[in-house]
Amino acid sequence: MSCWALIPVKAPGLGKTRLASALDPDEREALVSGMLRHVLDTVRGCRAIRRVCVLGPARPNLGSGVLRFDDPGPDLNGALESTVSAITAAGPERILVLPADLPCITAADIERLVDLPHDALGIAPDRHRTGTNALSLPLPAGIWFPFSFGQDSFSTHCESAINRGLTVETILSCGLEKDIDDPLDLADAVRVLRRVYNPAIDGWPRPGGRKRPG
Ligand SMILES: Nc1nc2c(ncn2[C@@H]2O[C@H](COP(=O)(O)OP(=O)(O)OP(=O)(O)O)[C@@H](O)[C@H]2O)c(=O)[nH]1
Ligand SMILES: O=C(O)[C@H](O)COP(=O)(O)O
Repeated sequence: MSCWALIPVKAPGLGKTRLASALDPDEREALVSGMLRHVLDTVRGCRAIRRVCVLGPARPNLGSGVLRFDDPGPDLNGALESTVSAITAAGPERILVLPADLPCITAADIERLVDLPHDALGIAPDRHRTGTNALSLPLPAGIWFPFSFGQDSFSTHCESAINRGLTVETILSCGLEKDIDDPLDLADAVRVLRRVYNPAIDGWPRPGGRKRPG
């Protein structure tokens, strides 16, 4: 089985705007790049992943062997559709779409997403069971899959898969359900990032989840 991974990430400085009440811009970018690094390291450590791709503008420290696709717009869903279509031409049998904000993702999570029947779409919901934190698409059946990241995307992605004759495998996992959207989610990121990547964020979360004064 030849499986690729595709990780969308916004340009440096533009991500995680919903955390603006808790983190300064430099702290938000440190968090975004630290979480991206964790996802990249985890995916790169999996033998099942043949190729690691990032979708988005250039950013430092992607590491060797990462194939970057420029963001064709007009939004995340459109960009994913075009990029998955381009990747399908290279012949992988499956592609994982993984947001860059999964600080608790593990190699075992990746293996569960890869190790699926050939006609199955794998999907991991977020902690609220409404959003989508990972998709595993069989190719070429999944080409031009109508990505619907945004409001209530979990049920929409499941319906789209069924409409295309795919079976749906829902993957519930502590590592996949914890994306970082709001200040209340930050505790999940701090546990990993404080230990491994960013000594600068040792003070997180600050009391009350507020920005530093001044
Ligand atoms: N390349 C690309 N990546 C995107 C785009 N929109 C979102 N992403 C990435 O998709 C993943 C999930 O998006 P969100 O959870 O909304 O993260 P975010 O957009 O940084 O957060 P907010 O600004 O708070 O909405 C993150 O890794 C984002 O960087 C886009 O238009 N293009
Ligand atoms: O289902 C979704 O679209 C994802 O969870 C993205 O939503 P978020 O931006 O709230 O993470």
